[in-house]
Amino acid sequence: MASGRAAAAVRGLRTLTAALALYTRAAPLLAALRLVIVLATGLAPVATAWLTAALIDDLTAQRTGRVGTLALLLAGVGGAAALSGYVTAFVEREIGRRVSLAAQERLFAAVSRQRGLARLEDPGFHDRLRLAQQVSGAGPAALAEAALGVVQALLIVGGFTASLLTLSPLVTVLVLASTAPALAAQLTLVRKRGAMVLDTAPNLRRQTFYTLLLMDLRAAKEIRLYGLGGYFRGRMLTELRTAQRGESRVDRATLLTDGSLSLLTTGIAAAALYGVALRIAHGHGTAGDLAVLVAALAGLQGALAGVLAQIAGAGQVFTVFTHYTAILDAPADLTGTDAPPPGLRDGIRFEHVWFRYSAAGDWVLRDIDLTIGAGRSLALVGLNGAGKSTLVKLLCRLYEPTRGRVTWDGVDIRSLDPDLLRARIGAVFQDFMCYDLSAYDNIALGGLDRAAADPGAVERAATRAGVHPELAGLPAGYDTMLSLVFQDSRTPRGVPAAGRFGGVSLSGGQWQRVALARALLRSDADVLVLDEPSSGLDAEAEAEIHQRLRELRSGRTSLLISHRLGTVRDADRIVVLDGGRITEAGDHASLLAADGTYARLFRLQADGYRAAGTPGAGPREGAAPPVTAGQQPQL
Ligand SMILES: Nc1ncnc2c1ncn2[C@@H]1O[C@H](COP(=O)(O)OP(=O)(O)OP(=O)(O)O)[C@@H](O)[C@H]1O
Repeated sequence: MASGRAAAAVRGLRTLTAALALYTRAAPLLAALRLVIVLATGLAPVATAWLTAALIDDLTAQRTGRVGTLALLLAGVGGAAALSGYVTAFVEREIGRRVSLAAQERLFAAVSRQRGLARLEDPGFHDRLRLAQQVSGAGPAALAEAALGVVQALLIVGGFTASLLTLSPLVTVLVLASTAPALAAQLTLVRKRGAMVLDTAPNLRRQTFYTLLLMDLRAAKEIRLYGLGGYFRGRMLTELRTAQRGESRVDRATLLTDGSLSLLTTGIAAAALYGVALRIAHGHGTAGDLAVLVAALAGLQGALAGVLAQIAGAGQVFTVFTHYTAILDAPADLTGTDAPPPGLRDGIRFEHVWFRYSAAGDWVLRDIDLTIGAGRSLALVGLNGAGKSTLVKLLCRLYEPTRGRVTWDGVDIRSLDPDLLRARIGAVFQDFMCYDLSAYDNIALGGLDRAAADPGAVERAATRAGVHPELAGLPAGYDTMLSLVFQDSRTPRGVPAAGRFGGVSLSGGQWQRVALARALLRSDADVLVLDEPSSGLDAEAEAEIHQRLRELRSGRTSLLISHRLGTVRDADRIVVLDGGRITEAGDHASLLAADGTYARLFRLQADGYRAAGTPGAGPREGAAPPVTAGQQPQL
């Protein structure tokens, strides 16, 4: 228990140190200026109280010698305090901007350090990331400001405690003693609020998801067609209401606590005023003493309340900020030496690889033993959910095998740097990205260095993917934004586009070719991975692309996944996956001769074409043109 508290205290101290380090490093000079202002404004109220008392006493005793000086000093302190307010507002905002920049830079550098997918798929990590992202904007500066606020308030407390002690030690003790229960109550509230923030994080994450869905252009078609607007709005509001119920519970507890504490302080102040006023009335003390008492009581209670409010306010930020530091401290999920893998000479091997996405989940790959020889083409086929894409993700080291290993020329890829390994792979994933960027950018993302070094590389990749004519014909050519959300563009090369123009959207097949061009930009990649590279293409385009891919793949190591068996028939080796196991392997002819699953699926597809081609069975008027060899309907 005690060690748990000690560990929490150490964690707390580290969190606070991290926030202060961010604050001071992001703007060292401004932070120093802020500290000077804090010290000055911390001492100003006590100075004002004593100057006022001295002035009142001199005036009531009709001592005129230093009245002018005291009045000027009083005005000077007041003026400096007022000016410091404006300077503080500016300095706080300026530091806030710089700290926010530095904090976000560090947060997303830490996120990029997680180079696999498993951690990103963990909902707990996501909740933590969302909170960290929220707090990284204003959080570190708010924490540092709270710490400075506490310093300032403690200076005021010190000054007024000394002042009050000279007037009434009993009142001083009472006022100070009343802060103990207040502090305990505030700390309890801080803990409650911290727990509430974590409890409601999943609700708020789901609420954000529904909100984004309702605003998403890509989701808009289905939402309208299926009339889902009200349904998602309802779900969004349910999540928000649940989160708000948690907040409201803590707000009620806060009101109760703060209300009771304020009654306590009012009672103490009333008793102190009553006692001292009577004493002065009976000739013990001066009117100046009363002025100091009123200022000291108000100042001390105000400052103590300020300390507590700072603790309460900062407490919530503090709890959330622990998630920020946790993400920054999280070790990288994948390790490996920095030595780049050598160019592939022998091949890639899956050695008795077993894989499941979570310890509680089913096996997705079971005892996969597979070699992709260097310079050879391998095709993976199988029904939906057989594990084909998962195998590709293991090859790219987006996940690690649960058992067994994947080797690159005999070296376990776990010992290689994931980024350097991936740099040797060009891939089109089944769920490729459509970036709301220019056409040029959409392709250049496949190799930013290459695109920058070789101005013609993007267009050549687009030509090889068969999408150059379409992109060149766009309103601003390759500089056209492929987005309906962001409409005007600056070219990726930093040159303003000629005139402003609306963004455009491509067809599904055109997007697929842009994704292919992105992969082909890595023309020197050792391995080309194509997961359903032509599912969205029309028959003519597919034939053309596959002819190009055949040329590209020849002499290159490639892994092709396709449900259209006609497109894989010329692969050097075809592997059939079923339920995560390899059930058949061989070339097209041997698999047909074996008359297993591949032969059955191939015949099923071929029969579909024959049926469409027989008189009476089609083709229908307006149907797709007759397909050429290699064009098959999907499984
Ligand atoms: N990120 C994930 N987390 C948990 N399970 C997953 C994940 N991705 C895939 N799966 C599961 O793994 C199994 C294999 O999926 P995979 O995408 O590898 O199949 P596939 O053969 O590529 O299918 P398809 O032909 O439909 O693309 C499926 O049961 C799927 O539900």
